[in-house]
Amino acid sequence: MKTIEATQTTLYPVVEVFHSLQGEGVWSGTSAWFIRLGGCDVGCWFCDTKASWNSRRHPQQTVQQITQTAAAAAAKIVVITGGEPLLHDLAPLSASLQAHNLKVHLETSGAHPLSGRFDWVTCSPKPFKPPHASVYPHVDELKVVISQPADFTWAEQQAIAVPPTAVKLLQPEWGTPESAQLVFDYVRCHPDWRLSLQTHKFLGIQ
Ligand SMILES: C[S@@+](CC[C@H](N)C(=O)[O-])C[C@H]1O[C@@H](n2cnc3c(N)ncnc32)[C@H](O)[C@@H]1O
Ligand SMILES: Nc1nc2[nH]cc(C(=O)O)c2c(=O)[nH]1
Ligand code: SF4
Ligand SMILES: [Mg+2]
Repeated sequence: MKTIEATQTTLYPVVEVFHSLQGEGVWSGTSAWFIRLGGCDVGCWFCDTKASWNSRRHPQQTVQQITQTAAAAAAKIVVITGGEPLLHDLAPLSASLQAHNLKVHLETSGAHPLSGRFDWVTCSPKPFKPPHASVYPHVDELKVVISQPADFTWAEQQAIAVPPTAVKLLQPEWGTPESAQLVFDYVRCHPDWRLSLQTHKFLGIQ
């Protein structure tokens, strides 16, 4: 195993870093430092961060650089997202952030094997490229995007695969007006599920 010092020069394509509030899910409303890594091969038609898909379009930063700016932000949590962050080996980055006493959360579709250690794993599985088996046991929060009734079948299938302690969330697809009503009706009748809204979009913040 590499030491923390040896991993400080590992490079990742960084789309953007920013300090906001976690807008979605269980930690919604929490001060969060976001690290958005480039690259995704899942291809969701509704993806709200398509500019992140091509990793070559984004400059590389070392673990040391990424960690220093994250530590300086003094947010409650650090969220590694993308793109699909599990396209990269996240072990060096997560270890470095945690060595600085930062709480590290992951936003992933789960489409690639889990790497790294996290304080919280949010998995938003996609039928277009389903999760790798290694991801399911680590899921703290299952967050399924809903745009049509058939998506509830996918959500229930995914719920069987995650630990029973995982929080189960349904998130309306932002660009489909009827999706919020679909989720509202479903959660009322299926109380094991909860509604997750993209609150940052309502507020017009990042
Ligand atoms: C941009 S993705 C990046 C992380 C990872 N690739 C994933 O899909 O989980 C971050 C979150 O936004 C969600 N998301 C993306 N586009 C959305 C949309 N149009 N409506 C609702 N949620 C969306 C994803 O499902 C995921 O939970
Ligand atoms: N405020 C805010 N909260 C978020 N939660 C997950 C996000 C993501 O793009 O992964 C996101 C994002 O882009 N902005
Ligand atoms: S997996 Fe995530 S980043 Fe990739 S296309 Fe789907 S929503 Fe976008
Ligand atoms: Mg987002």
